Amino acid sequence: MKIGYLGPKATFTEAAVAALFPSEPREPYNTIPDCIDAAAAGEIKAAVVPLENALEGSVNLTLDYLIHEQPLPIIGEIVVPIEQHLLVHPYHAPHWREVKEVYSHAHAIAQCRKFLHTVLKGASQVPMTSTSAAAKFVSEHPHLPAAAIANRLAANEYGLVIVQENIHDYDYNHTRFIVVSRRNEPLSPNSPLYAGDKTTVVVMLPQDHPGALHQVLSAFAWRRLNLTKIESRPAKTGLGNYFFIIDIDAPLDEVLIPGAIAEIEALGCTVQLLGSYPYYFA
Ligand SMILES: O=C(O)C(=O)C[C@]1(C(=O)O)C=C[C@@H](O)C=C1
Repeated sequence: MKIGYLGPKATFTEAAVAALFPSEPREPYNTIPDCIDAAAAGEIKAAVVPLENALEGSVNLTLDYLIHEQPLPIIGEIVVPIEQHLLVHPYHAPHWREVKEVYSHAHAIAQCRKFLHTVLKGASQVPMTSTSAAAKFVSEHPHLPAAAIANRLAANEYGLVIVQENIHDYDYNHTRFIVVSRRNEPLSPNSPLYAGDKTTVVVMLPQDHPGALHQVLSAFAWRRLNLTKIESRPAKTGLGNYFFIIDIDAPLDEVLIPGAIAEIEALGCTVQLLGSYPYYFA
């Protein structure tokens, strides 16, 4: 069975799949929900989708879809370096500074704000489902004065010219991708890219409980469980109601994490385990 990814060909997500599953067949999907749905239906072995970028933060669509629509377990994570380039059809290469439209994934546009504000000031910014969808669109519309923000793979795949390299605003640009599957079997740590293990939980606080978040955090703190991320997302049940997504820098053991979860549940919180899985660096 195949590994599904946010496509079309030559997205950063495909680069993540190539690093983690070099010899497995791949299947592109147009959107993150399509890809996660295919994994939930068992059409593919696993889905790889973006979760968080170092410059722009979480990919809310992925988080929300996993929490509210398709609660599939996370079985692995890979962090991939991200280099954004400006791509145009070869016809526009000599006068690329005159492009009037820039197409890309919203996260990629956000990673290049300073470049767009200074070098392509006034050009409209058009969000697409992925960076390679933008590159494909630009290659299919040579008459448009348009550019795409995407990677080198996309330039090669769609016959575009890179006119400016590394246009992301800050050097440290990485994206975390997660692997989700309906079979809750974490990937093997037996890989040269393996860097450690993590556990992700989603906590819903009880209403009107002063200090609840403080108590949740202290359940981890006194057990010396290191947290690498805490993020709130709307519970979508009313203003002021949030989920907290918490990454613990440890594998699920038999004592510490179950103990912390039991303590948090005793406060009246709901806890959902999203997965305990190895992470890798490409
Ligand atoms: O559009 C792509 O190429 C993707 O793989 C998606 C995505 C994202 O959602 O953050 C992945 C990496 C980059 O941060 C920009 C876009």
